[in-house]
Amino acid sequence: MPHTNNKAATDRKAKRSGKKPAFLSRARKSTTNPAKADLLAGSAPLDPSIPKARQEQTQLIRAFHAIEKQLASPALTNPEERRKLEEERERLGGLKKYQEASVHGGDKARGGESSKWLVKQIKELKIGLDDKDKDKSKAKVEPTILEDGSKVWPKVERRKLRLLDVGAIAGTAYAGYPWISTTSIDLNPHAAHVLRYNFFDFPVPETEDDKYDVVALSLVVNFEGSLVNRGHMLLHAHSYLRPHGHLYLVLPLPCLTNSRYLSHARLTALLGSTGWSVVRQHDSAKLTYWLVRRSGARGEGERDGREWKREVVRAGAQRNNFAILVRPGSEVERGKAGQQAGEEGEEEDEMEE
Ligand SMILES: C[S@@+](CC[C@H](N)C(=O)[O-])C[C@H]1O[C@@H](n2cnc3c(N)ncnc32)[C@H](O)[C@@H]1O
Repeated sequence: MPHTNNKAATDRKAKRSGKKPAFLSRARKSTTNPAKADLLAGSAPLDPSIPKARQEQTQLIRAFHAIEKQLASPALTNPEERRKLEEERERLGGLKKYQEASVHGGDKARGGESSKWLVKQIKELKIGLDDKDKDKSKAKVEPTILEDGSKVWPKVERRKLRLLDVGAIAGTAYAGYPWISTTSIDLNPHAAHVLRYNFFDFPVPETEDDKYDVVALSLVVNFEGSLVNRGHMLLHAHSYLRPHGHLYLVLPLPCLTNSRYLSHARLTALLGSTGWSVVRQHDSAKLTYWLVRRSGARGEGERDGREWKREVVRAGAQRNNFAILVRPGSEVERGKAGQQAGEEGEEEDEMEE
């Protein structure tokens, strides 16, 4: 597939081709390299040390991400190219197959769903408990001992923590925690209780009481093909949260450890600029987990209105191009070609989840 079919973009690139840093040229070549072509054709060589089924799922996830990003690229203006990509996505099994591969990843390779880490932090930090509830949780609760010696513990009434799980697929991540009231949404739900919504269109609760304590974006930001929409997701999450509410962000680790444009330090700064302070952060072998809290004295998520473009944080031929762009005041990019403003061109190398 040609890297761009947008003539104006091609002309601009040709003009500046003499100035382009070498790593960008190499990155561009890599988007049409045989490895990626093989991947999309489902024939990349498999590593004998990893179970075949798992590798095939990884390949599917990568191929799906590659297609999503090409579909979101402003360079894609040719309807025929778009149709071919959509056909390819269907040939791979569409969003449903991609989700199945993602769910498997959650169960096995990642050692459990990413909800576990969040639940641990919520308990430790007592998130969602108001001061009254915190006092109750500190108070010593004694059981009544019945005649037969058995104990009956008094019921301590607390309000449930309210969590909005975006990209919930089957809505199972928080099902085992009765003290969490979860609203689950997904573009393509796999269960009746998961609401079919694009995060950007999900109605904002009208009252503070109906707002959430936590919004979870676990492996959703990297799914979003538009780099600007990734930034919008971080900004948009504020609308659903109470003052001092939390955002839970999970990304594949290489998005930060091997990206040309993003690192732990830069994500911390970008989050700060979009109204979040980092509360807890953890990296596993494959994923990076961030629990961040709305900043500002009143917990309103104080933003500085700064624009975040792609800036190189580490160079090298083997880097991926994962980036999050923030363009305050811009609209959420919808649907088709021509949507992704900014430096057109570079596609992203795909990262395993
Ligand atoms: C890789 S799966 C992540 C599943 C799960 N959250 C996890 O951590 O394993 C990404 C999911 O996000 C959903 N998704 C992506 N963008 C979305 C959006 N804008 N609104 C709602 N769901 C979205 C996709 O449909 C997909 O099911």
